[in-house]
Order: sequence, then C-alpha cells, then structure tokens
Amino acid sequence: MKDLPHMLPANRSRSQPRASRPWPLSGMDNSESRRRPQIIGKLAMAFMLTALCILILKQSPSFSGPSVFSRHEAGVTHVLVTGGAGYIGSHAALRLLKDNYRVTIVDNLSRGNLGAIKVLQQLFPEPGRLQFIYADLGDARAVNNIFEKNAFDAVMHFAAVAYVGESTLEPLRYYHNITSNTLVILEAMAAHGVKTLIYSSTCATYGEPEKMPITEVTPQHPINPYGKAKKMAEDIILDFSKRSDMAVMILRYFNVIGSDPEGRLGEAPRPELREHGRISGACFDAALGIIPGLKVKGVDYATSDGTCIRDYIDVTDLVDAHVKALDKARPSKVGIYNVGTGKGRSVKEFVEACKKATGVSIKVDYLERRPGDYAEVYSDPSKINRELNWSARYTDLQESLSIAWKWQKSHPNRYESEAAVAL
Ligand SMILES: O=c1ccn([C@@H]2O[C@H](COP(=O)(O)OP(=O)(O)O[C@H]3OC[C@@H](O)[C@H](O)[C@H]3O)[C@@H](O)[C@H]2O)c(=O)[nH]1
Repeated sequence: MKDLPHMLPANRSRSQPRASRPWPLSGMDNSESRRRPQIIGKLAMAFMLTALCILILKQSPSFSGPSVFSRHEAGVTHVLVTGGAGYIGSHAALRLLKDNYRVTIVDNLSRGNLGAIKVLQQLFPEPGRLQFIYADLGDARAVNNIFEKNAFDAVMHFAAVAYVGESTLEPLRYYHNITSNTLVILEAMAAHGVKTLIYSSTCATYGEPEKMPITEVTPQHPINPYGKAKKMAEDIILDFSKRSDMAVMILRYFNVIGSDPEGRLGEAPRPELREHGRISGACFDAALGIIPGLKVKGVDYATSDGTCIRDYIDVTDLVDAHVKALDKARPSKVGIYNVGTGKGRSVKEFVEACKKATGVSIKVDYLERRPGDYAEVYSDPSKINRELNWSARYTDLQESLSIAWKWQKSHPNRYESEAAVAL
C-alpha cells in the first residue's frame, strides 16, 4: 500500500481495544454498597452527557439529513468501497456519503480517476467521512492491513476490469483481477469479521440465454472471460456464504449509462483503452470530436435491426439498488438480483438516442462483430422490484444520455483538471 498526500488516517483501529470496564453483578462488599449512590450519580451524568452528544451530532452539518442512528437498518455505518475511483464506484460512494455513511475507498487507479476522489473529498471534507487508500487488491498484505486498521461494517466490491472485448484478448488479467482479487477480499473479510458483502456482478454471467427476458434463475453460461471470471467470483462467494453467517447481495448489472444528475461525476474511461470502450463512452468521444465517429460492431445478428440488444440502466438507479441491497442485507442470507430496466434496445437505437441527446450528427461506421459479444440480453427485474422495492426511474435512453452529456460537455478533459489539483 502506498500513501498519497491526500490519504486520510484511519478513524478507528481494530488493533486499539475499545475501553471496557466490567460491572460487578454480585458479591459486592460493604465499601462497594457505600459507593453505590455515587456510582449511580456518575452513571446518570454519563447517560445525560451521551444523550447531549447524540443531540449535537444529529444537529451538526456533517450529520444533517436522515439520522445515521436510525437510517441504516442493518446497523451499517462504515462501508469499504473497492473501485471507488471508477465510474460506478464513485457514484456509489457519492450516494453513500449523501446518505450519511462513512466511506473508505480503495482503488489502484488503474482504471479509475483520482479526479473523482478529489470531487468527493471536496463535497465531504469533514474528518472521518471519506478516506481514500491507494492500494491494489491483488496485494493481500496491503488489503489485510487496511482491514486491520479499519472497522468496516460492509464491503461494496466494485473494483474490476470490465471490458468484454479486452477480456477475450487478455483472459488471465480478467481471472486475476476479478476472480482472484475477490478471493483476497473475502479472506480479509473472514479474517476481520466483516460480514456484509454487496458484490458487483453482471448480465455477462448469463452468456446468451435462449429465453428472454433473463431472470435470476436463467442458467448461467458465460461466453467470454469477463463473464466467466465474474461467474467464478459469484461461485466462490456463494460457497463461502454456505459456511459462514455472511450477508451477501449479488447484483447482476445490465449495461450502465448516465451520470450524476447534479453534474458532479461522470464516465471517464481511459483514453488508452478506447479500442475496447463501451458504447456510451464511444458515443461521447464521437460527439466531442475526440474520435472521428462511432463504430457499430456487428450488424448481422439475429435481432430486429441486426445490431445487438442490451438493457441500459442508469447509474443513479444502479447505486440506488446498492443502497437498498445494503439496507436489506441480513446475516446468513443471500440475495441475487438482476439490475436492469426490463427493456431491450438495439445498438442502432442507442446511436439514434446518442445523436439526439448530444445534438451532434455523429458519423457512424458499420463494422464486423466484436469477439465475445452476444446478440440479445435484457432483464426481468421483477425480483428486485418485489423484494428490494426497487425499480428503474430512468427508462428513457435519451434522458440518461442527456444528463451524461452535460457533464461530458463541461468536462472535455474529463477528470484531468481535478486530478492535477489533487496531486
Ligand atoms: O464502440 C462500440 C462499443 C460497443 N459497441 C456494441 O455495443 C454493445 C454494448 O457493448 P458495451 O461494450 O457497451 O457493453 P457490453 O454489453 O459488452 O458489456 C457491458 O455491460 C455489462 C457490464 O457488466 C460490462 O461491464 C459492460 O462492459 C455491443 O453490442 C457492442 O458490440 C459498438 O457497437 N461500438
């Protein structure tokens, strides 16, 4: 683990024992009974002081809004967010902070952006709200150290490489980064008694099912290393959950788009990985003139217009699903949920929505299929609707893309300027 200048100290250390004083229940001698009124007086005073502290904390700006003491049903206060510098992780961290959780972000900044951390730090500067630790989850010693120094109540594990095309070219990177790093996290959680895990999984674990829409019991037959690595990680988590009292929520995301409606965060993929990039990143790159146009990869699929069908879910809805999952997570229980809108849209439809949202008449080229792609996936979200009382509020592609476009237009260098300030 390397320290960066902006790294905040851990707030509470597991290695520092909490003060405790045993209270004698029986066999008190006379001197003890003489001291009883004094002790009762001190206790009453301590009680009053505690009540006063709670009142002040509730009214102080850093704990304004819904109370930290009543809001978090599962008793969770401090959440470890792995990959919190990334697109989805940073949006999740923002939501958790807004909901008065304490957040520790661990990120190796290989795909995420220091600028996103900087934005969060500026929004939540109060000591103890947000801690950033620069570390790689492949480094088990560093990870253990982090768990040793912090008392986490829950882990949201976002950190992962996540490009389908890249996974077919560099499968070992994917198995290492996704499957093996999840094992490191689980081992650290087990060793340090952290018992709630919200895991970022994907519709790619289903592969190309015969029947649509996809439910949580649709058989999983992933067809690319990305989906396989995520499926293996799911299996490891599920096996471990059978032997422990861990609370597990596995969320299988469909295709994530959009950004913070208040324009504080956005999607900022690495330019050097552009060739593997997702369709949303490519849409904005093309609209901004960073690339000459959009390349539609595959027009001969057995779908209505020959292009792939995907279920596009807004990142604001997605992080809401995480918070609901965290609220509903319970010991010895596993929940597996699809997170999607339930609507399938073709790549051609996406391109049209992108043109309308950006107002740019983007040049489109039609190319060969991309290795690892499946023709059609969209979710049946009824289980998450029913059990977590969650449903997608953004179901209009153009609306999500318009929100994201605002951030893209006002940040043509994405997070570069924020990152420069941060260093
Ligand atoms: O430039 C591009 C990018 C993508 N596409 C196409 O757009 C469709 C969607 O591709 P994306 O790369 O955006 O997304 P994918 O469906 O491959 O996977 C995505 O969704 C599931 C998540 O878990 C994955 O992390 C994410 O990458 C595919 O048909 C792809 O071939 C293009 O036509 N052009």
